Amino acid sequence: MAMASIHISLPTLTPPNLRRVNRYCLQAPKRSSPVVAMASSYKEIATSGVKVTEGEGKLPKVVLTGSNGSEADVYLFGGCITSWKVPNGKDLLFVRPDAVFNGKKPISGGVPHCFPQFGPGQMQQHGFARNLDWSIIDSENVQGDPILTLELKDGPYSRAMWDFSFQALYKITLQTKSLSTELIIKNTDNKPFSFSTALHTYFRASAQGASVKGLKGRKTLNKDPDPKNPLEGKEERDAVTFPGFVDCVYLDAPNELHLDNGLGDIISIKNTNWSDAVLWNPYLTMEACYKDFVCVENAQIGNVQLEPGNAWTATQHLSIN
Ligand SMILES: O=P(O)(O)OC[C@H]1O[C@@H](O)[C@H](O)[C@@H](O)[C@@H]1O
Repeated sequence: MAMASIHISLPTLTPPNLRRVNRYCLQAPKRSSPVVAMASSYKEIATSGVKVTEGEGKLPKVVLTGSNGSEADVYLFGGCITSWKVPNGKDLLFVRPDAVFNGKKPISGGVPHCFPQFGPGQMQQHGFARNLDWSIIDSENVQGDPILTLELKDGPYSRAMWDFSFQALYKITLQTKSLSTELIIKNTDNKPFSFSTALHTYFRASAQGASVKGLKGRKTLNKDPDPKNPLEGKEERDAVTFPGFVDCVYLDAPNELHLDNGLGDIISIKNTNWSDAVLWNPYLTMEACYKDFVCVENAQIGNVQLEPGNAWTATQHLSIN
């Protein structure tokens, strides 16, 4: 059995905020390893509000619990946040009913990563980051708000399709009414590389009643009807709705969008450095669930060029009032 490598330093308590910090490295077990056998190791992670448990398909899942009743689930497989519950108990994210938790196929729902390629291209659709086990490298609790940092590095699986050394750091902060992430991509190679990326966020919604504000006047690349030849255009609507199949890239999108999920919530989607946005709803191509979600994705569609030693950082801040 492949054992996890865990380096744990004692928690540091810093009055008056009792800021508690754990620094450790927990490698997710190899996919063939029995996850149950790792459970005792998970218990050793002792940051308040951060607990590693066994999730669906026995995959390791980190549960973040805020002191005011918010909660988030994060699967190490794919570094995928699958649930974000606000204090009233509503889960604002959506996982498709056809999602599999087998450590092989990407988890279809929540906030999957698309990296180092958005969409189709030289490698598999949306790249490999959603198909790999991320590692926990840090956790903190700051005044009741749990913070988790995951890491993904190159390995044989990624090298086979993208032959570069990289480090991705993904810091997730849960607050009472918000869920924030910071993604840092660092070129740890001795040659430049380029990538595109996205956070493919699935929001629980009534697709019929949902709309997104903030995109008026932006350039569009509409993948409907032909994804291979996206139509260039300009968004004319104040509120973009989902009356049928939607698959549209918005170039140079603003730093804040507002999603009305049609279920009584207005979700603010703020970002820094995610240059573009994508709206997606599969309509009848996913008859079983298209009515229940919309994807609003912060994306970087054009390639980012990174020189050795350089890093690219982007943040997403989801919040409700
Ligand atoms: O089914 P996947 O690989 O998760 O992708 C879903 C969709 O993801 C969206 O981001 C793309 O714009 C769509 O073209 C794509 O169909």
